[in-house]
Amino acid sequence: MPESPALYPKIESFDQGYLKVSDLHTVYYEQSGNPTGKPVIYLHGGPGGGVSSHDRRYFDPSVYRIILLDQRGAGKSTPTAELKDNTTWALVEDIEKLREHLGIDKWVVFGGSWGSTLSLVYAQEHPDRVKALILRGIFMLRQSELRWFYEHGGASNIFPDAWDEYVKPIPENERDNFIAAYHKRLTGDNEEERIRCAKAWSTWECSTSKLYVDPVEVAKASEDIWALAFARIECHYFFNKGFFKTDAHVLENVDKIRHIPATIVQGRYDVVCPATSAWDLHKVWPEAQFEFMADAGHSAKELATTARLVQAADEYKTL
Ligand SMILES: CNCC(=O)c1nnc(C(C)(C)C)o1
Repeated sequence: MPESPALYPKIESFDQGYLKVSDLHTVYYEQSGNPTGKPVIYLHGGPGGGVSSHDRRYFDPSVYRIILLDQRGAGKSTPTAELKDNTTWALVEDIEKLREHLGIDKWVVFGGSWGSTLSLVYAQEHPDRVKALILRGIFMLRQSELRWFYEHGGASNIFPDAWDEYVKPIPENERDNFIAAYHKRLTGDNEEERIRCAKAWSTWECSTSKLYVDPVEVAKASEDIWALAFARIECHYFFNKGFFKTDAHVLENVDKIRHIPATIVQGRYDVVCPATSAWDLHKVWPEAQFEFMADAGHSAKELATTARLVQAADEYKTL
């Protein structure tokens, strides 16, 4: 797959660390770019997706102090794939603990997909700590969004071939609620079944995140450790409705952040987190910059999406 020319060059981190955030959880973080630069935190998707060195490249390393965080149970954070005490609200607290640990007052917050959910919720809880928001592939964890992608009748109509693989681990009599059926198996005692279901769940998402299926992305879904963390943590959050009290929690709290500079970038043909969520967010937040990328699906690695995200980060250098 061609790499976007908009990305900044590959760089190494200058600092890596582990922060104990509870009796059970320790989260991994790293810093790259300019140690005295303008802080930006990158919030990965999933939840459970983890960060990679690629995620450093949206930001000008001469200007930004780039912070990547593996959320609870994801990536290098430990315990791997742990679901106990793993909630949206715990992650928001972890981000604040990391900010204080690093001696940061305010930062730019960048997130796509679940990362957009977490970015929005963090900003709504701590608006005074957010200099700007850069959001991609809007996901607000509403039941309509979950039904679209994880139950029959939505994305299954666009990728019927990949869907037939996704349903295979689940018996016919449980196919009226895939999230519940997968949750039972992903949290069950049968290790072989856990891994088989984790790979099927993860392959479904990785096979549908770009306009042109990216074999590198799909191959990730066959890695036991990554697939277990991604599938277990995602399904745990979805089964628990994001730990929100109301279905439209994120939309209901947009007024808390309408003053914050923001850019929303949405792939027109995003099958994972369809455009309707980004449009709903735009309609209640007209102050935020908003752009549909005409030739893009869900992934931040779509060429047009990458370019627009880098442009947004460049724009916020002056803040
Ligand atoms: C609703 N979950 C989609 C999500 O947040 C996500 N993050 N990364 C991915 C891929 C690994 C499939 C690109 O999806």
